Amino acid sequence: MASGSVEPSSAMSDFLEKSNGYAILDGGLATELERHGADLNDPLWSAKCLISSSHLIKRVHLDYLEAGADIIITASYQATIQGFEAKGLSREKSESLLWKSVEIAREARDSYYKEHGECLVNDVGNGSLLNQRPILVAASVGSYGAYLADGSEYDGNYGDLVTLETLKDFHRRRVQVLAESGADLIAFETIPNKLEAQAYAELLEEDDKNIPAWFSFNSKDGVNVVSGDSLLECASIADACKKVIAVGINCTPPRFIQGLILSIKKVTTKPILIYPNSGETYDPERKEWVKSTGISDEDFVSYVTKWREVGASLIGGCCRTTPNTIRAISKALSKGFAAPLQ
Ligand code: MET
Ligand SMILES: [Zn+2]
Repeated sequence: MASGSVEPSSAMSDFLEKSNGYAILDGGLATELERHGADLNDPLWSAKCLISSSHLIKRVHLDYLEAGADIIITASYQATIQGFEAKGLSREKSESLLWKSVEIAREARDSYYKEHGECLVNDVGNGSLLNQRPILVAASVGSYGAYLADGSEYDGNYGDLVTLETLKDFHRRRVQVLAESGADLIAFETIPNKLEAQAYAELLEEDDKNIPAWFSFNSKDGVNVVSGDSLLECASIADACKKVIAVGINCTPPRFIQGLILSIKKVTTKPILIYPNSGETYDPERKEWVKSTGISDEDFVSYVTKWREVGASLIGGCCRTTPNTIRAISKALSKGFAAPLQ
């Protein structure tokens, strides 16, 4: 590696070091937009707001920053060029909406710094994090299953016709655009199977992209990823990819998280991130969250210290968590905790 350049993985370690060894992620974005009245019953889901209500996206990013988030995740989870084109938008317009998702998050960060009188100096890619409260913008990439909006996001079953190349072709341009968008990193979220993790890893290596990324899987049994693929194998793919600076789990019930952290630790020394959902489950047929198993913010937060102790260093929330959840996580972590087990 050329002198002066920084290994992506050490950039995240530097970032964490400057923030007491841990960082707080934001909470659910799409479900929070919905709570503010956005109608996301659409194949584009939260990406619909990029077309019609960017002010609301900025508002929610700001709410998370005010609640204590150090990293905010853009509204590009279900923003795909193919999805926008299916709505009749041009290729150019579709790509500009991807850019816009990052621009909105950066604007929210600027407004936050302005409001709080802090200067904006941070760049995880170059390892120069000089500010006392660095805030990162993570450009979200949801899975192929999220684009299909047919439930395969939560079962990872794409059928035999979908190959590694299909997935790479599907994601390629979108990842290129987001890599050039000014985001600090790419958040590959809710990865449902091994094939898609492999596709992302290979895309990151293509044209030597100058942006780090995290890989976050989802699980519905607390052992494997949702497709049934081995979490250990999935996390090993992330571990082997130089561009990946953190590995973890999102949109998974809180009760499974501790065991999943312990599994991931077996195959990587990279920072572990977790941002569980509220414990409710999404019913793809009814297109709604089923409330019965949900937990309160207090219950969610009662897990946080344990997650930190067993080794998570980036902690936030996913669907149906809110700025209140993030505020409670922030408070719980700032009270101190036992040092992470090695
Ligand atoms: C289905 S998981 C969704 C993750 C995404 N970052 C969101 O909160 O909108
Ligand atoms: Zn989620």
